[in-house]
Amino acid sequence: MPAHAPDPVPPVPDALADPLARERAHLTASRAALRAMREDVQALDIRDVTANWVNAAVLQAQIEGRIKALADLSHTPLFFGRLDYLHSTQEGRRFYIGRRHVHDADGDPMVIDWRAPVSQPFYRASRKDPLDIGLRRRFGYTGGDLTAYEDEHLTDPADATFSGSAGGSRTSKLLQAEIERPRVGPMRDIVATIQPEQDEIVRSGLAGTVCVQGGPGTGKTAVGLHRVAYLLYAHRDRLARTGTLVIGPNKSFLHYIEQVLPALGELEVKQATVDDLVAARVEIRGADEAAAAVVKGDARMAEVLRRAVRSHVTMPAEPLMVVRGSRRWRIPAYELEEIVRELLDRDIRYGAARDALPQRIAHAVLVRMEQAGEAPDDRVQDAVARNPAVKAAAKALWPQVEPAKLVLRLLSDPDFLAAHAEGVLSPDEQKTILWTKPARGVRSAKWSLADAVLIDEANDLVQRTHSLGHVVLDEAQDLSPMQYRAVGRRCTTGSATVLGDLAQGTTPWATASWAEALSHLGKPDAAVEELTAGFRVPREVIAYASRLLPHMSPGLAEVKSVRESPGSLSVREVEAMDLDTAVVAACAESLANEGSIGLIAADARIPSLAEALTSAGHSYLSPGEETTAESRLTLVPASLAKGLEYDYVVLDEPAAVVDGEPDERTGLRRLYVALTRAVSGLVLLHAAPLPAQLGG
Ligand SMILES: Nc1ncnc2c1ncn2[C@@H]1O[C@H](COP(=O)(O)OP(=O)(O)OP(=O)(O)O)[C@@H](O)[C@H]1O
Repeated sequence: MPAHAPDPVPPVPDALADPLARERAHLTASRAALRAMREDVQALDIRDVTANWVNAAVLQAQIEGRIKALADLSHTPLFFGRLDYLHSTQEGRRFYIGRRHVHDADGDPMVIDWRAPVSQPFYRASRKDPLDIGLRRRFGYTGGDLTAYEDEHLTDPADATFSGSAGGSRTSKLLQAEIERPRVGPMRDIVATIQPEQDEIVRSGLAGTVCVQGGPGTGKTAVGLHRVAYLLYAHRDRLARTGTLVIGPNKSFLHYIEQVLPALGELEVKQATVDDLVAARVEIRGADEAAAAVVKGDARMAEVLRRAVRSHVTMPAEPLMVVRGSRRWRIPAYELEEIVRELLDRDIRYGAARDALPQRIAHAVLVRMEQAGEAPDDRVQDAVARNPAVKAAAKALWPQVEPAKLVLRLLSDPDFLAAHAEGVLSPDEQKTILWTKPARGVRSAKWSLADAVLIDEANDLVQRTHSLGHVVLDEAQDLSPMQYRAVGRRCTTGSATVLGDLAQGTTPWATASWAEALSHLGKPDAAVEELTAGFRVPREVIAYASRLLPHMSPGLAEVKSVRESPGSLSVREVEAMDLDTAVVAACAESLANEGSIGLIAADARIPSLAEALTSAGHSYLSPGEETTAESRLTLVPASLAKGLEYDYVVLDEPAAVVDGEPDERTGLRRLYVALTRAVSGLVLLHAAPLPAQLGG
């Protein structure tokens, strides 16, 4: 059956009169077509077309990549939706929407990539604005089998199905089933059920930076990853050249999301933490007190570093003599000074100016030669620039700066710091960041992560950092201004997707306003969008967690869950001596359900709970380790819970989660994160009184 049946739909054999049977037949035919596409690539013989072995190897690698991309994964449905347009478009009228493009032997499409323009109404069309769609059909699968479909006749007033929008009054059963499908393994893609307000962000243009504020489980991570996949489809060549990067808060989070893009056919996107980006230059062996980290992460440090780097430039005290053959050329000190000042005034990197200086001096010599009646050409200027006297003068005026050494000196030498932090950091702030025991050298220094960010900034002052085409920054609310700058310089000529939730900020320097964060990122004009529909957490649970909002992030809107799930919250009080046993029992109870279980507890409680689980015979995983059908329980320190989710969560002693943080606001935010990780059920156990803010 062709992908777009001409109008009217051709007669079908009796056996296929049942609509579900017809759709299954299209699935079977599409799979066969995909197999044929794969076989075609496998059969390619490149021996005659490649002149040398290098080309052959490159081509062979491309072919292997293509073969991999064309694999038919039996557990991922080849298509998940169908659109029947009211009028024929150039490409046809009926389209099956899937993760990748599949065509038949004639080249006619059987399945259309979800990112293609004709697929867009699948995500955006509504009764109010049907976008020329008569029928939108969503398919339901059990295992790899197509078992159900759900129709919306968008232009038929008699059809009273759900609106299809997350904010609509009724949520699609297939969407609900998709969200509640038990979780085993890493994060899944959401291509089949992207909601209209999410799709607007996913398909926003490559030129602009988008910032998404959204409460827990509103799909920020999912949207960010799908946006990269979309951008790679729409701007493949450009992004292949410039590169894309997804930045997440820690390794376990990156591990959790790492399969989403490959499942969408995108294998080339790099992933890193901010720490990975900056820590390449020095070995991290130290840690800062919060007060020092706050000052080191403050954007004012950029000015201190800028001054410190430029302080290496000296003004000439003497003229320069250049001897060429029998002649001597003299450049007076004031003229050298003019050259140096002009370079300082220009908006170029310290290192670029340093490279330019010998040529500038040589130019001054050439002007003198011309004045004396000579006719020197460019080659003479190059030769003068290489003249030992010119080189030596340039080196003395504009010496090399080694970024790590510079930061080492700032943190070890009170006078050097004071000279450059004057009027920028208070004397107390300077004292806060100075090392009590000055380091002897770059190698032996106990660098902290905040120091590495400073070195990265210093490095960029000397030498421009390479910019990528697009960067996705997840859990952005925890970055310091200096970290935003570090990310920003990796997309100066590209764009970014910034994702976060101000209410989940748990660092001492957590973002207070997106406008400010975006200016540190160097993208002050970015659009800030808000996602308010919650997909992960059921209504009862999010309502409970949201009691904390007025106490820790007043003014932020409560997430509106798309799912009602009665009985999803259970709060149990037990005697202190029984807590561990009760927690283990709650885990065992949750394990009776399908899907993943997260036991979340204050970091300090982890060893005791680990022991209790082990002695009760329960094995458990650490965050980032993949859940499997056999191993479904993860023991999660509250400090690592951010961004993760489990079908069922057992939360141990909320008061300990709050007390584990240096201040109450951070403690409540940490608790808010822990309370919002569950998809289907949350059991909360406490022996100590619950934090007062949860009461009522
Ligand atoms: N349109 C959708 N269809 C199906 N599932 C969705 C949709 N949007 C989000 N989800 C699911 O909701 C869950 C939460 O999504 P995600 O982790 O992206 O949220 P988040 O906003 O990043 O949350 P957090 O702030 O807690 O990190 C995931 O399981 C995701 O697959």
